[in-house]
Amino acid sequence: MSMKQTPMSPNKHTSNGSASVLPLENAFSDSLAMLNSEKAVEELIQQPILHGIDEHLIEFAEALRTVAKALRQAAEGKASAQAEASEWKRKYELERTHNLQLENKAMPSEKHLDENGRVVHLTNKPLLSDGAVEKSDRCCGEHGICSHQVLRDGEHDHDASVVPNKMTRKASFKLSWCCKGEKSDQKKHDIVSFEKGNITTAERSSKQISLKWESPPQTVLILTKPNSTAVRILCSELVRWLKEQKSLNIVVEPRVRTELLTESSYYQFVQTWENDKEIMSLHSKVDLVVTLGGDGTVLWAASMFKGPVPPVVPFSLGSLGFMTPFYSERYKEYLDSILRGPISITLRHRLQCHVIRDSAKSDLDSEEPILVLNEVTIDRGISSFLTNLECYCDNSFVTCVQGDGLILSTTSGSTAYSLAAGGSMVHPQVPGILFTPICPHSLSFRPLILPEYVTIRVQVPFNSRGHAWASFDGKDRKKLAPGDALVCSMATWPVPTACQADSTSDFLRSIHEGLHWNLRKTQSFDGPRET
Ligand SMILES: NC(=O)c1ccc[n+]([C@@H]2O[C@H](COP(=O)([O-])OP(=O)(O)OC[C@H]3O[C@@H](n4cnc5c(N)ncnc54)[C@H](O)[C@@H]3O)[C@@H](O)[C@H]2O)c1
Ligand SMILES: Nc1ncnc2c1ncn2[C@@H]1O[C@H](COP(=O)(O)OP(=O)(O)OP(=O)(O)O)[C@@H](O)[C@H]1O
Repeated sequence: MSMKQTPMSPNKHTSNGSASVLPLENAFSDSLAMLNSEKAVEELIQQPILHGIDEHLIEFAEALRTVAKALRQAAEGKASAQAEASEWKRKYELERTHNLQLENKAMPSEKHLDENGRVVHLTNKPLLSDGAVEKSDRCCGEHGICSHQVLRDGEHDHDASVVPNKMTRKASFKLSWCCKGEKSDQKKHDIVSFEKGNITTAERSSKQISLKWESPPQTVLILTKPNSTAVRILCSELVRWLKEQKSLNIVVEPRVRTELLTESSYYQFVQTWENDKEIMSLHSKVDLVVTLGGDGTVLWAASMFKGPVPPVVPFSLGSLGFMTPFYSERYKEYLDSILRGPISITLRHRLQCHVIRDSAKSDLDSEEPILVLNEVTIDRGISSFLTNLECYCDNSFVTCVQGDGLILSTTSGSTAYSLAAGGSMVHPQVPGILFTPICPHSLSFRPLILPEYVTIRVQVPFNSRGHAWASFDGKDRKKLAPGDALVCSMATWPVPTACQADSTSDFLRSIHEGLHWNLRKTQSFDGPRET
């Protein structure tokens, strides 16, 4: 069919109701015949009805007219589809001829350096009349990596044995890494590599972290669980040993200094602080923190550092010790090795929490941020009403929690309250935020684990029947009134805790010994067997 042919219009009836048919070519002769028969039927119907003609004849003529009309519409549809197909075919032929002409004119490839200084071979392409490079070939290196750019990197255009570019090239695509609206080249290299257009996982980014002293540690801060005789005895022994054997400066809490001095005036050398300002500058003076207690003492130590945290060596003097892998009775042996280094470290991520009151003008107008090592809990407190919490993740609605509350936990905290509420246990080195409901009044509310880069907002809606309460590592309860919100994201400053063996062995040992995880008597061999 010729491309110049005008496609048939769908409805060409004249004012008297008869169809005016456009001339058609051979392909439509069938359709023409149908239209003619429709015309004949129309004419028949237009003739004055003779008195006495059987009404059945009129009905029959009506039916014929309906059939003819349907046939005509089908023929028109077919004609229009064929016209469209021919138009596409014509465009394709034109494009193909154009491409062949361009390929014949193509010049040898040209090299240039990409943004990373690598040699990139760009096949020369014709310029558009205004001198701009054809859009499809423009490199988008500014925004990420383009697959076609990488594919050509290292291609040997001069090698005649290589199958022509057009056949070997894979579909072009671009990868870009964005972090809160910015691209992050760091992540691009850490997570995946991107070679020859294939995406592969790069070397594991979170290997065991090792700390090596560049100069010997000089100052140790010792934090102890209060009201424990065992801890007090160990503390005075440890202070003496660190001073006499290791010549270290010792810093303790004011309470502990008083206890030591009550014991003996020998401990005059022990330093302490007098106000919060001095606590704020501790991180710049302390090389190592030693904790004597349980997990709660590690949480306490973390809470003293609102910014960077020195390495923490947690000795176990509690009933459970998920974060305290060092046996207190072997403190000399462990500290000897730690002060020499290198130390295996678990970098424990913390969450940064902001309470934003309803009266705040913006999210920047928040109360002092609170850092948590385990979790922030938003619950119903003493209220007997269900909590009603609207949760958003990076401004996307997550869900509405109706139940006793919600736990936003770090992976270190995954073995604490979140575990008791049905959350999964997660290796502390996994970067993520656990979203665990507390007694949800819904059968389908399963806990979630969200990536570490999200910001979570928990809003107490205006129509909430009661207040909600936020608590931070089980402490500092804050009341959240309707309209108030809690915003939570991963903090910049993690807590580096020393490992006894390595991060994974310590974690597995803690869940085996602390929780007796999956402890079950092994089935005896003595019984029924598969034959
Ligand atoms: N139902 C529960 O399991 C429940 C309820 C409230 C608080 N808690 C947890 O208690 C923590 C505060 O601890 P605390 O010692 O100051 O209070 P605490 O003295 O009441 O001790 C709570 C228990 O939680 C354990 N714990 C703390 N952190 C842990 C962790 N990361 N992994 C495994 N167990 C951990 C402690 O060893 C302790 O046995 C909170 O952060 C919260 O996770 C748990
Ligand atoms: N230096 C400190 N000053 C004030 N409170 C502290 C200090 N160290 C620990 N605590 C608090 O004491 C409580 C108990 O501490 P921790 O968990 O270390 O001991 P524990 O309860 O005996 O251990 P476990 O739970 O393993 O039996 C926690 O609530 C913790 O916050």
